[in-house]
Amino acid sequence: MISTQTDKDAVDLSKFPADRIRNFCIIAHIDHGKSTLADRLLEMTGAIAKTEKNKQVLDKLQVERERGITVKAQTASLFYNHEGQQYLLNLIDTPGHVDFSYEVSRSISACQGVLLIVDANQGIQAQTVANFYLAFEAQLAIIPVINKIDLKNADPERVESQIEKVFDIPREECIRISAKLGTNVENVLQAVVDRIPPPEASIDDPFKALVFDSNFDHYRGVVANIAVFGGRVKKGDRIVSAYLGKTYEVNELGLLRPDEHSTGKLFAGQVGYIVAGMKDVKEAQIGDTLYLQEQPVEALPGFKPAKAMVFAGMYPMDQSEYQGLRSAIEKLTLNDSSVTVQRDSSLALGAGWRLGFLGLLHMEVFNQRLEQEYNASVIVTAPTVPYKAVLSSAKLIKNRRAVQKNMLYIDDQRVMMKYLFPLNEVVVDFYDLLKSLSSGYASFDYENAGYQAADLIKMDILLNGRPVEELITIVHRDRAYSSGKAMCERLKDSIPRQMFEIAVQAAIGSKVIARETIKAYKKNVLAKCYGGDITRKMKLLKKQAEGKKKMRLIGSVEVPKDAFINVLKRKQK
Ligand SMILES: Nc1nc2c(ncn2[C@@H]2O[C@H](COP(=O)(O)OP(=O)(O)OP(=O)(O)O)[C@@H](O)[C@H]2O)c(=O)[nH]1
Repeated sequence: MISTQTDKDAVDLSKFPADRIRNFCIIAHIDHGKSTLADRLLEMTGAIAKTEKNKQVLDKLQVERERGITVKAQTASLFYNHEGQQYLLNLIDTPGHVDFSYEVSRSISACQGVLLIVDANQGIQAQTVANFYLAFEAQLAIIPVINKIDLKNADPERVESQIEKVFDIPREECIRISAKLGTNVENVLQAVVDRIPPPEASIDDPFKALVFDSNFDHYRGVVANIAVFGGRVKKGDRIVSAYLGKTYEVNELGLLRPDEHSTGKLFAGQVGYIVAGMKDVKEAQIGDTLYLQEQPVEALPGFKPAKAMVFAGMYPMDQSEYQGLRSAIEKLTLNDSSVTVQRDSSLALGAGWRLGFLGLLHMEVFNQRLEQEYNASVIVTAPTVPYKAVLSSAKLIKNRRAVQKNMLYIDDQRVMMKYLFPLNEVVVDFYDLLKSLSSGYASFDYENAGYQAADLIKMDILLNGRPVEELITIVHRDRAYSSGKAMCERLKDSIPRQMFEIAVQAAIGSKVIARETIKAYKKNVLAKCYGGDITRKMKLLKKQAEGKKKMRLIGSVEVPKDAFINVLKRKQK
C-alpha cells in the first residue's frame, strides 16, 4: 500500500537534538490543497514513493478519500537535508472543515509553526481566517503559501495583497507554489527550517509530553500521538496520565513516517506515538500530559475537551439490528472521543441513542463511517442544537435574529462579515443555502458565542388529539406555523388511510396551528379476489398481517414506522 523508504530501520533519534527538529502543521480552508502539499512533502523527503497510489496518503479513512476531505489529523516525521545538516521535520496534517477546528487547535498546540495555504484563485476564505487566528493566538511562526499557481485563473498578486491586508504579513513572505505539480515545494521545506523555530525542549528536564491525538487499535489498545516537551521516554518506563492520574507501562513507541516506525525511545522536541496499555481513548484525553511515575511534573495548560454542538437520534433500521449497531457505535466512538453517546428510546423507532457531534459534517461523516466500515443501516433523526430552557409561566424573551458584528473589505471583490446567529439557524441548511445563493463563492465559519435568550417554543404533533412524543420539536415562534404545516403534510403523505378519519395537527400548548386530515378508507384486500382461489386469499391476508407488524399504534391510529422516519429524518440533499 504505502511504500516507505528503505533505510527506515536505521533511525538514530539521539542524533536529532531539539535544535534540528521542526514541528509544523498545514492549515487552510477546505480544498485549498493541504493534503496534496503533504503528499509532495512526503515524496520529496523520501517518506513515500512517487506513485499515483500514494495520492492523499495522510487521508487514511475511506470517507476521507471519497469526500476528498481530511477528518482525522495525521502525523508524519520527515527527514530533510539542508545545508549539510539533517533535520527531523514533524508534519501534522489537519482537517480544514469548520466542524474539525478542534482537531486543528490541538494539532497546533504541538507545533511551533504553520504553513498557511491559500488557493491562488479563491483567495482568503472563512476558514483561512479562523485557522490563521488559531495559529496567531498560539504565537506560532506563520508561513503563507499560495497554492495552485498553475491554474489558468490563478491571481497570486491579488492573494498576496489580501494576505497583507487581512493578516498584516508582508507579501515578500509568501511562497507561490503548485502542490499538484511540485513547483517551488522545495522552497517550502527550506522555509520550514529557516523560519520556524525549533521546539524549546531540553533533554535534561523531566519527561513531559502532550497528547494531541489518539486512536484505538484492537490488539494494542490506545495509540496516542504525543509531542515530547522535555526529557526522554523509553520502552518499559512507567508513565502517568495527569488527567486521570493512572499509571501505565510503555509497551511500544516511535515515529510516524507516516506508518508507525518503532524506535523504542523518544526525546525532547520529538513527535511520535506511544502504546501503553490504555483501554479507551478517554484514557488518553487530547490535551492531557504524560510524565514519568518517579518524576511528577505540572500538567501542560490549555486542556479543553471537545464540546458537542449538534445532537441527533440514531436508531437501527430494525430492532433486531440493535446489538450490531451498538457495537459499531462503541467501536467508532473508541476512536473519536468528541462524540457523546446517550441511550435513548422512542415509541416509534424503538431503542437507540442520542449522539452529540461537533457539527453537521462530523455527524454525516460518523454516519457514513457506520455504514461503510460497519455495514450498519441507521435511521438518523433531524439534528438539534443544545438549548437552555428557563421555565416560567408567561414571560418569553425578545426575539433575536442574526446581528451583524463587523465587516471588512478583503479587496474590491470580497467582503468578510461577522454575524451573531442562533446556532439552530446555522446547523441545518444555512451553509447549503449560502453556497447556492452565492453560486459557491461565499465561505463560512463559526465559533460558539454562548447561549442567548430567544423566543423559542415547544411544538407538539397530535394524531387524533394524542401527542406523539418523538415528534416534539423546539421551533422559533416565527417559524412555528410553517414548520408545523410542513410536518403535518409530510405525515399525511406517509400515513395510509384507515377505517376512520385521522386528524394530524401541530399545536403549541393547547392551540392548534396547523391541521391535515386523512380521510377514512376501508381497505379490503380481498375485494378483487372474488372466485374460489383460497391460497391466493390466504396469501393476501398474510401480507396484510405482515404490513400491520410494521405499524405502531398511537391511540387507535396505526402509523407505519416509515412515517416517523420520513418526518424525523433530515431532508436529503
Ligand atoms: N490545479 C491544482 N490543483 C490542486 C493543487 N493542489 C491541490 N489541488 C487540487 O485541489 C483539490 C483539493 O486538494 P486537497 O489536497 O484534497 O485539499 P485539502 O486542503 O487537503 O482538503 P481538506 O483535507 O478537505 O481540507 C484536489 O482536487 C487537488 O487535486 C495545485 O497546486 N494545483
